[in-house]
Amino acid sequence: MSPSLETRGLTVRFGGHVAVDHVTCAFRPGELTAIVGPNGAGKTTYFNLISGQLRASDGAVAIFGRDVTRLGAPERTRLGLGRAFQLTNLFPQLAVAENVRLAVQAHAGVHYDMRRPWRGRRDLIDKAEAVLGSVGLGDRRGTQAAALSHGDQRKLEVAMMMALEPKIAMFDEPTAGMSVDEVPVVLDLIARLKSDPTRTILLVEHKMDVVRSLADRIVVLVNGRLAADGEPQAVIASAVVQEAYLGIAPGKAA
Ligand SMILES: Nc1ncnc2c1ncn2[C@@H]1O[C@H](COP(=O)(O)OP(=O)(O)OP(=O)(O)O)[C@@H](O)[C@H]1O
Repeated sequence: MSPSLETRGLTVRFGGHVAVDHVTCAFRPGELTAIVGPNGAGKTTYFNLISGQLRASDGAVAIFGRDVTRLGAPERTRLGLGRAFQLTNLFPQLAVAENVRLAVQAHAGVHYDMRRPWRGRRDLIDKAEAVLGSVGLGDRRGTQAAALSHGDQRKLEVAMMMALEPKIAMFDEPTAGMSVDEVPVVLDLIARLKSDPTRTILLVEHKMDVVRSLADRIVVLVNGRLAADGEPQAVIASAVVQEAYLGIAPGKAA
């Protein structure tokens, strides 16, 4: 199957520091790839280069075969790329239901129209309700997003991502800061997104148990370079991962 997303020689320099160093990698539909590596390895920067938050110093990014290296983040979103940011996707002053509704509207391409109110779009209301229910936030629909717990905000963020139905979904540490009992809900949602064989998922994750439970493939970045790439068991057992995690997250890689 041809790749949905590709980076070729992707590089970014901050002054003299090469944060992402000639990373060539292809991602395919139906595949969930976990991107792991020690702190400062360049994982988030690699995500920023893919989503268009950051411009590459060198190399290229392609989405469904189209070179998007010079396109901004909104254009990449229109081509099917979706990224769950750490909380920055939310409209904090709006209620939970309003946040989901905006995402559903955005996906449907419906703009606010006085003559055709939201109440008239049963299909969109149903979709927003279904998304809210699936993340377990149905009873918080009237709550301002800013007033939600951290865990519920992350769930709302995933709900909005689901409403946008991206063909390529990117998650940067989706369970960061969550309590132990909140983690399974988000993992279940990602697993559900993954059940669509046309979807490509990229996940930056430190927790090896999360990686193990979700990933079809692991890519390891060390010092901005691609250090390993392959099937989870083999990569986790490899010297590069053992070395990269040794002393940084003892026990997590075991
Ligand atoms: N805008 C920037 N300007 C200068 N240096 C930056 C910038 N963004 C990232 N860096 C540097 O690039 C390197 C990679 O950072 P990055 O956040 O991508 O690592 P990471 O693998 O995501 O780390 P972590 O696991 O801690 O989140 C770091 O040395 C970081 O300090």
